[in-house]
Amino acid sequence: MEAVRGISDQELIETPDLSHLDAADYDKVYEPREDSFLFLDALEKDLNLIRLFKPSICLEVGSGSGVICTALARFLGSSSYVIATDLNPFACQTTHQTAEANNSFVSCIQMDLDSMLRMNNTIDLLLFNPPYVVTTSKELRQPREDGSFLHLAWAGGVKGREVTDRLLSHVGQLLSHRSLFYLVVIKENDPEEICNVMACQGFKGEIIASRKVRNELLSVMRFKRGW
Ligand SMILES: C[S@@+](CC[C@H](N)C(=O)[O-])C[C@H]1O[C@@H](n2cnc3c(N)ncnc32)[C@H](O)[C@@H]1O
Repeated sequence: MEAVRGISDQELIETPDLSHLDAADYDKVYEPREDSFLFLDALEKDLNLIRLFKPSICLEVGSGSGVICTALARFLGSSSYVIATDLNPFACQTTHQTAEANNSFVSCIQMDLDSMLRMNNTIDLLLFNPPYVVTTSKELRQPREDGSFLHLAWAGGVKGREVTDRLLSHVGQLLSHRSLFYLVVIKENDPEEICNVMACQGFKGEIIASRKVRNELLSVMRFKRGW
């Protein structure tokens, strides 16, 4: 798994051990792939910033296998509380297993985005690798006959932005006055427009990592407020 991550000579964020998961788990939960690894690489570039910032409460929305929030929880140790959410109940279970298998603690709760959290202006660091693929709105909302939640991992609706936009609409209320927010996007999501939406809530955004994967230009955006 390390082999697909970028090579860096600076401080590393360790890819969590996922050997407790097998193919049957990945029939139910998003298997980490290029977007997840680009996300880890982007966080790795920012480790010094994150270390100096010392976030008290971190939230990952859509944690899937738990690979990202576990890496963060391991890096931050017990000085930070890491919460995660996912709409997919198997993802919540898997996130707990991944954290435990890596001697870390993440509290993962099943919900839509952050809808059950009442944490106004308390999240210091937010992470989201959303379902960003352009699909019809119908495809996004249609429940699968087999009860699978997997399509929720990638189907993003119009512009691939329907799920992301619902979070962006109130992210300014969720995040602390001094905060960081990392978001995975593709070109079709219109990163420039996202920057403008975020600017209205006082965030300065920029792309901190990009990679072309097959036909997709994947990027990680970082937003800062109060710096
Ligand atoms: C692209 S996957 C990313 C998984 C993991 N964070 C990673 O990087 O490997 C998106 C995740 O978001 C979850 N998700 C989709 N829509 C959601 C929603 N409305 N609320 C919470 N989680 C959602 C999916 O179930 C999936 O686990």
